[in-house]
Amino acid sequence: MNLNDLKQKHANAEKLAMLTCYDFSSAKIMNRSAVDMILVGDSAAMVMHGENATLPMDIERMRDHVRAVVKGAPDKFIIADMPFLSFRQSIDAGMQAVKTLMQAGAHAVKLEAVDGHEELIQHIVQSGIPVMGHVGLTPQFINQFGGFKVQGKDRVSYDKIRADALKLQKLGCFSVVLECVPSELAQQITAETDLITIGIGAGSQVDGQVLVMHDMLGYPSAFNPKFVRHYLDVSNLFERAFNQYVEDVKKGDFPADKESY
Ligand SMILES: Nc1nc(=O)c2c([nH]1)NC[C@@H]1CN(c3ccc(C(=O)N[C@@H](CCC(=O)O)C(=O)O)cc3)CN21
Ligand SMILES: CC(C)C(=O)C(=O)O
Ligand SMILES: [Mg+2]
Repeated sequence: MNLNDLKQKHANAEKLAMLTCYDFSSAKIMNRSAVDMILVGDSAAMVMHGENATLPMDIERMRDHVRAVVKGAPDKFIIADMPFLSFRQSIDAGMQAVKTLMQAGAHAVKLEAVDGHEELIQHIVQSGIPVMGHVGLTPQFINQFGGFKVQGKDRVSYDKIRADALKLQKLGCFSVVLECVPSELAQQITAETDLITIGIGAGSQVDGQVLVMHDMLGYPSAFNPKFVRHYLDVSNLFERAFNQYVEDVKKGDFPADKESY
């Protein structure tokens, strides 16, 4: 799967399904699935490392997650999140961060918001690298938003998000994530741009969807956003397996002769 395949599907009005992935073993399973693209998200800070926000993620940890996913999912289009402030210091520093992620094997980068990094976005695009934007609930702005709150509910914020999406198109982005915004706004952006719009908590009138893999598999989470659908209950499956193993060990049932040397 490459960018042309994705654009072809978009042109054919086929919906695109993206999931996050952060590790080698999950990536191997995802590689066998029909998932259209994989996001190595900075949500790894929360999901993999137990932080309560995405701000602690840094470029070295992102690089390691990207490498693991690239090795596990060689057939997928892989997008890497630019971590907090890695694209906010200078064009030079931003391009270093992009280089790190691309040389780790990513096929595209994603960065939050637009204001103040228009030039960097252009520079990345002109360097031959597909860029995915991200507007609405941009988690790196948690301190300004005062929490993980739906954005674009009032007129000013609605118009700002819409204008930002149009700007991302002008800057050469191929796609945009619309996170936690009213469905009407997501539908409007999808209609008035050529961007591949990927929604999360943005309704169904978009070009594709993204979910955090751990959320849809039913891993325990500190929060339970309304937009998550659970396709599996791994919490219970894991817990039952863990306890079965403990029971077998305590009874002396594990290991058996065929599991011994
Ligand atoms: N595991 C996980 N899943 C995610 O989807 C995710 C992360 N982590 N980390 C980064 C961001 C944070 N995200 C979040 C987190 C919480 C809500 C949430 O609790 N939303 C409220 C809406 C509040 C309102 O009405 O304004 C909800 O009840 O759905 C939404 C998005 C999405 N991203
Ligand atoms: C939720 C998606 C869009 C994301 O940015 C992430 O997982 O980091
Ligand atoms: Mg992210």
